[in-house]
Parts: sequence; C-alpha cells; structure tokens
Amino acid sequence: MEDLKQLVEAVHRELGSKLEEGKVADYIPQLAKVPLKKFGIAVATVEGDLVTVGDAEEAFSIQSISKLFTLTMALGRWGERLWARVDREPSGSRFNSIVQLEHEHGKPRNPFINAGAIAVTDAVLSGSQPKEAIGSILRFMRFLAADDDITIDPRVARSEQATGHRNFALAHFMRSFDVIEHPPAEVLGVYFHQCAIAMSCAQLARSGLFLAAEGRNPLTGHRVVSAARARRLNSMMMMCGHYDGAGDFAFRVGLPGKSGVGGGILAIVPGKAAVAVWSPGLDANGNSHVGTAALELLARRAGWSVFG
Ligand SMILES: NC(=O)CC[C@H](N)C(=O)O
Repeated sequence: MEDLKQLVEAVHRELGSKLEEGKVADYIPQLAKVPLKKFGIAVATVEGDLVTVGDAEEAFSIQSISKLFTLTMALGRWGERLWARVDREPSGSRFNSIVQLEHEHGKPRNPFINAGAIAVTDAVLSGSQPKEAIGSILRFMRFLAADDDITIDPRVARSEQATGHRNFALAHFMRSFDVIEHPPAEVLGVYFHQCAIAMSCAQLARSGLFLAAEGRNPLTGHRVVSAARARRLNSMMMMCGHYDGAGDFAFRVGLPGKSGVGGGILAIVPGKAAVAVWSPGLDANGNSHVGTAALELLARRAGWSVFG
C-alpha cells in the first residue's frame, strides 16, 4: 500500500509538466471551460485500499466512460440479444464517425463509439420514460461507487444538447434503419445526461472495481455481473475503449480502458485494481494525453500489463 502510494505520487509528479500539451474538448462549450492543469489519479485495489493523488477527489464530466456502465445495464436487461443491435468489433475510426454506419446498414461497429452507445442507450430506455432511464443510470452509478453524492451536471447536458448535431445525425440515421426504436430526441436526452454524470477519480475507480474482481464489487460484496460478463466487458474495453487510439493504448498501457472527452480514463487491472485518471487535455483521438501517459508509466512500473 505504501509502495503503491509512492508509485502513484511519482507518476503524478513526473507528468505534471506535460499538462499543457493536450487540448480540452471545446466542441462541448461547457467542457472548454475546464482548466488544463487539473490532474488526478486514483487506484482502488481488490483488497479494499484506495490511493489518491492530485485532483482525484474532484468531480469531472465522465462523458464516454458512462458508455461502459450503460452497456453493463443493457446487457443485464437484454443479454445476448443486445448484439443484434450493435456489433463488437474495433472501429478504427473516430468516436463520432458517420461514414462507417452507412456501409454497415445502420448497425454500429461497437458499443463505445457514439453511434453504438446511442443504440445501447436506446436499449436501456426501452419500456420507460427518458426521466426514469436517466434516474436508473444515475442510481446504478451510485450503487457501483457506493456513494449517493454522485450527480449529473445539468449545464454539461444542456451544452451538449444545444451543440450535439453530429449525435443527432447519427441517431436519425440509425432510426431510419430501425436500429433504434425511440425518437432520436428522447434517446439523446438520456445519452447527453449519462455523459454529463460528474464523478471523481476516486468514485470512478471504486465503480470499476467489479471488473477487476470477476464481476463482484469487493467493497460492498454485491455481485454486479457474472465473471464471464466481466471478462467480456474488459475485452470490449481493450478492443474499442479508445476508438481509433485503442491499438496504441493496448500497445502502451496493456490494460482494458475506457476514455471520455472530459479527460477521464478508467482502466482495469484484472484480479488487482481499478485505476481512474483525469487530465482534461486530449490527444488527436480525443483521449486524455497525460492520462494515457500516466497509465502507461504506472502499468509499466507496477508490472500490470495483461500481456505479461
Ligand atoms: N468520447 C466522448 O467522450 C464523447 C462523448 C460526448 N458526449 C459525445 O457524444 O460527443
């Protein structure tokens, strides 16, 4: 535990000078206001320890990291039938790409690109009103993190609602193929709110711990998913969690991970820990620049790569 704390502190210290290198996600105006110098790391271990450094207790917009949790919910509800709506192959294209969808007749390549995540949210929405679906996603996050203080930032949701034309295009296109069943405005209302969930690195690391512990949250004892499903969610994160940067992330870090344009990344060390990092400066693929570098250093020094 002391060693881990020292390791995480050293990584935080060593990368502090690189925070200005990335670029905040300015296509969502509310996210453009977040200072580049924010930097936090939290490691939650399956033994129940939590190590935090820097801004690890400050809430930020989890954005696409939420896609991992809505996928978990949708699989719980629809099981294998979910794969009729969305594929599970790496995309090799940007997170908000449109071209691939037409080639593939409206069926998104995977649940983590925007199109796939919108299709997954449509599956979560099934049978309920948008408000209820937003409530159940938020409750799921509070349950996973064992923390009732987690909230949604309405300014971020509104900001994206007002500017998310590309997501509207994706949703309408999928609706034309009957890949989504609800009106695009309703699905996106839910999607923008799930992306606007605000969580700290500490809360995110705790929320991801079930994926490091065969589907059971070791802090609360609650079984979240089966061991087989946890394995599959990890494989999805490895192959698709960083969009067209997934190969580079696997190469450099060697862990399943899911990024968000808020600058957060949740990475899983199977059998050992969940790690959340936050640094808002993004690289060209929309993944946290320093966050990736921090996970690379940490995984290398701790010997955590799943590739041995
Ligand atoms: N990669 C991301 O975090 C993208 C999420 C963002 N809400 C969007 O839909 O564009």
